[in-house]
Amino acid sequence: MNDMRPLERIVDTDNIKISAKGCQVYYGDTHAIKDVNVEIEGNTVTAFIGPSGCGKSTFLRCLNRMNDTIDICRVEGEILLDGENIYDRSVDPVQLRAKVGMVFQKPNPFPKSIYDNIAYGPRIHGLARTKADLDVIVEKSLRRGAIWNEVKDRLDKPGTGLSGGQQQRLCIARAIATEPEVLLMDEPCSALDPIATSQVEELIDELREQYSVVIVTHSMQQAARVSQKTAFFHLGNLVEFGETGQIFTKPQDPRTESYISGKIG
Ligand SMILES: Nc1ncnc2c1ncn2[C@@H]1O[C@H](COP(=O)(O)OP(=O)(O)OP(=O)(O)O)[C@@H](O)[C@H]1O
Repeated sequence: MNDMRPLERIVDTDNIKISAKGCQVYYGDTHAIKDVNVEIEGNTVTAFIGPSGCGKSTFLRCLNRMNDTIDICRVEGEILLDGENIYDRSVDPVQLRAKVGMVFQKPNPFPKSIYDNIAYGPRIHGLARTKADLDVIVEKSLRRGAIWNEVKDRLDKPGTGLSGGQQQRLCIARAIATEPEVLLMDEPCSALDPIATSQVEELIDELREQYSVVIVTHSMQQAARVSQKTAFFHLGNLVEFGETGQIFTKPQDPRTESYISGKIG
């Protein structure tokens, strides 16, 4: 169903980072994403909300071609990053995922040292010529991930030995290390306690200065706290997209209203 307000009235058209045009996703016969059109702005946190199974994670994974890794998944339409279709044959998905990084629900540090967790991406993408260059990248990424002070004296210790909240900030720092332009976060706080959650939320707010952040969340409070734009999905449709404050206080669509007020989902 494509009954949304025209996009140009609700997005800053000079600041579009990602633009989805007629995006459809199928898992075999299941039509999981139905003709989604949306524009994601730079230096903005965009929240994807909606009831379980509505397609939030599926659509998020379209934005860096993570769905390519699922055999039965088929994506149609265009996803433009800075105007270029990321589904074009000439695009290398590995390079793309360095530009459009991802943080998952469960912190998933590599079974390596804290240092090597961060250094891995820059090494494979050839971002550091010398060990000194790599040291700089590791420190900068851990600082941006708001975890440097906690780990600077134990960079050679395993990343898996950190607390859950620290592991998630390590994973965010790892995603940042390849100098991405967009960070995708799929329920990044769902495995974290309230203190770690608020640390990650503060970090998301800081990251917005440099990146475009897209976050899938089940928590409407979290969407309201961290995002400037919100997209509400229902049964594979993008039902409503707009300023977060407007979506939560004056939703235009009765389905959004029902979800916000707890009647569905
Ligand atoms: N790997 C898969 N294989 C087959 N179907 C899938 C797969 N992943 C998702 N789906 C289906 O696609 C639809 C959308 O799922 P998706 O996980 O994107 O929803 P979601 O909104 O992120 O849900 P949740 O909030 O529960 O994580 C659902 O019907 C789901 O069953």
